[in-house]
Amino acid sequence: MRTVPNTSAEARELYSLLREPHLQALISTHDMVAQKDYDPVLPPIPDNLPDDEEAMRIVCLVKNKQQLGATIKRNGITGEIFVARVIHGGLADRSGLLHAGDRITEVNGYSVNGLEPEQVIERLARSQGTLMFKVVPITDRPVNNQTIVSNGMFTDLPFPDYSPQQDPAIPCAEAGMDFRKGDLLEIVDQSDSLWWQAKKLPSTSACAGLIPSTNLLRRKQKEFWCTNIEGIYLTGFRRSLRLCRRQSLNTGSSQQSFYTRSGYNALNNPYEEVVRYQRNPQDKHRLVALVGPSGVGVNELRRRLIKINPVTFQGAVPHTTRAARSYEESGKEYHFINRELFENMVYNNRFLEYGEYKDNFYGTSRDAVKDVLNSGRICVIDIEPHAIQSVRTHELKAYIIYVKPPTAERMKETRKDAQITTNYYDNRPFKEEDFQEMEEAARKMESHYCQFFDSVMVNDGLQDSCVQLLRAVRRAQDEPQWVPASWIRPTEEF
Ligand SMILES: Nc1ncnc2c1ncn2[C@@H]1O[C@H](COP(=O)(O)OP(=O)(O)OP(=O)(O)O)[C@@H](O)[C@H]1O
Repeated sequence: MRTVPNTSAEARELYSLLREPHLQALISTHDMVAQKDYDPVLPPIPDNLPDDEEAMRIVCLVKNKQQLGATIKRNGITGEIFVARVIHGGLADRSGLLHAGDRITEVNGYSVNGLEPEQVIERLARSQGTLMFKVVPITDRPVNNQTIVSNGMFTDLPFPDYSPQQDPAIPCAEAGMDFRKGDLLEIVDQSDSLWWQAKKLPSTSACAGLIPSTNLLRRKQKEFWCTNIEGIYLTGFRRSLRLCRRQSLNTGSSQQSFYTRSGYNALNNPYEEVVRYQRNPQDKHRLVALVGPSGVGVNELRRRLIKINPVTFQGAVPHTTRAARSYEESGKEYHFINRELFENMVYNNRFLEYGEYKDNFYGTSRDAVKDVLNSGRICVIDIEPHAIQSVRTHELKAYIIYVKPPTAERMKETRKDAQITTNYYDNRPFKEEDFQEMEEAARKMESHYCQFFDSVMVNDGLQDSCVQLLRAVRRAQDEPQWVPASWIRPTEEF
């Protein structure tokens, strides 16, 4: 090139590209491999090898400050050391040279025969730079020992988080991954019945971590429930239904007065498989359900949203057995029905939630929600958290918005002129203890139900909250969201 006069711009560019250090390194690596000019130099294979001689593999890995990404185990009888598992995306996995079941005979030239796994690990941890393994490869390695679940999994732990450091059962705490209830995980390996490998989404790390499998979590959950049996009780429900819940609490009534359809049990579903779903513009809208502690403002926000655009947004007309007042019209404020019909609807599972207050039943029916959705509008309801499962269905595809209280100081400022709904005839201004109660209720609600919240908003200033709510409702209808995989390929219809 240098000797050619008047070279073209392209040729000059090519010349400078070829001089880039990365390209130079690539070319030189190519030459080295072509000339087999690399370490370690293996002795020639003797001609007179017996037929049953084991094939060995020499594996060289450059550690570069990262973990090996594999765990080992010792055969209790023979004392041989094996690779127990290879962590997806870790150093060993990316090399493609070490596999679960490979027998390790030497590490960095030293035999591991008779060593305890801890001693082998210590040896590995001590060595800097290159790690050299002599392994007898597993003969019948499964062609694909990784079950790739491309969908995400929502975690629904009964305890707030999982920490491998706190779990005495995990085979290797360093290989474990901590996660919280509600985290979105990509499960990359389910080949082991007890320990899966997963990455948190959105994933920043190439390397997966060990998490307990569904089976193992169920076992842990059972233990957890057994030792934490005392009541997990949430306060905070919407006006009429909330009032009936409050009444049953105050009177200490043993008779349950608030119900939802859900037979859901977190014990059965510690992980929930989820997929990306975007509503087709021709499809019905997704139901929007607001949840929040009593007094936080879910009804106020819902009212304002519907007032902004009543053509688009609408609430579901509830059912009641109470007598209509002179100015009330059935199908407007309530569907007024008799007790027998109400009980029949309960029996036929027609209510998303219902309750009894002052000898009358109140409830929100599935059909009332469907009526709004069928009319092409967006149905916006508020529910108590126990009812979340009854709206998380293939049919309603509810988008759950959690309305969170701001700090007590901000509540004091913003709720100066507001009135809290009470059991008594009159509502009254908020008191200090109302804010504390709300904070406590919010804390409990979040710790038990956060995995179901598609969106969280803080109801601080009303105007700002309405804007936030509008945005969330739009996102629910127009943007891709994670939803339970069962909505997309439903297995059972209710
Ligand atoms: N961001 C806000 N700023 C000021 N006042 C608010 C705000 N949000 C709600 N409020 C007021 O707080 C009071 C309680 O709100 P709302 O009735 O909506 O509570 P709720 O969450 O529905 O609880 P409940 O079901 O127990 O009535 C109302 O007077 C409402 O106007």
